[in-house]
Amino acid sequence: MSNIIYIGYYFKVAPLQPAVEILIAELGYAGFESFVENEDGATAYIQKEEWNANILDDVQILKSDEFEITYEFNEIEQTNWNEEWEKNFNPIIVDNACSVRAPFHEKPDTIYDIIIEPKMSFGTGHHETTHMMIQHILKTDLKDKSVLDMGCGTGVLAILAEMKGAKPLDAVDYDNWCYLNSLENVERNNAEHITVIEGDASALKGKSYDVIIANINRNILLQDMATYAACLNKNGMLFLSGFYAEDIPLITAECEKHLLKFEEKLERNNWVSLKFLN
Ligand SMILES: C[S@@+](CC[C@H](N)C(=O)[O-])C[C@H]1O[C@@H](n2cnc3c(N)ncnc32)[C@H](O)[C@@H]1O
Repeated sequence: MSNIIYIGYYFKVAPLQPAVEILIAELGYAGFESFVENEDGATAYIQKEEWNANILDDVQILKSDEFEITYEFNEIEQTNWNEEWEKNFNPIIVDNACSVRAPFHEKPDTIYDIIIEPKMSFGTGHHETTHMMIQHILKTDLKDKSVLDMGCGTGVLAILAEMKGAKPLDAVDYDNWCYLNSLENVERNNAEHITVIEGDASALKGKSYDVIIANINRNILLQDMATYAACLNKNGMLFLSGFYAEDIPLITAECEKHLLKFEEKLERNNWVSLKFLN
């Protein structure tokens, strides 16, 4: 690793959701480049040369009365950088079949072993929604199926889909950092059939897929459902996550509007992941 020095911020957030997600989004805009969620809040990192003493001034959620957010920060010595990640990022194993881990972790005994450079919170498999999407993919026959991973984050779901035989695949994210990180992870895992695209639903014009995977959030899914439905081949499958159990009626109604039929639900800690068929 090069000689980059980082500042680490350790946030405690109560109540945790949705505050921690809003906090991470705002920190991203403020210039922080990587995040790890934990049970008390989140840790966020910024390169020292990007940092200034007023870096949190525009992070509005810190001024909110609805949440209590406290933090400490310190400079992370270059030599401790990997150690910091090792403390924060434990490998995960889903259904004894798929592991998501960092390059410095020991190789577990799983059929699908995905290596992710752990630079951000989403797409390390720790979040309930990623975990459930991995479960859906593990159960699905993807041999030679064309796949879209919409809101790909680290690219973890597209990488697993390719390991399960899918091709060709598009992995799309509107965030430049996620785009670059997905490119890196696609290469790291020797995935050969994934095209990583920086963009949103407008990048899907004229495209069609057998399977669409979209772990984003309720509002974006509702907004872009018509586009997903238009891109989904006959007998295609749509896997959705990024919302809570109470959002199921809204999401299902929007899918049914586009003639998609509900097939299966997974739920973890009030987060859900739904499967629909075309
Ligand atoms: C919840 S994360 C999911 C990451 C990964 N797919 C996973 O399952 O762990 C959602 C991702 O969607 C991206 N995203 C949000 N809105 C988007 C949009 N309108 N178009 C494309 N990507 C979007 C975010 O940048 C983020 O990386």
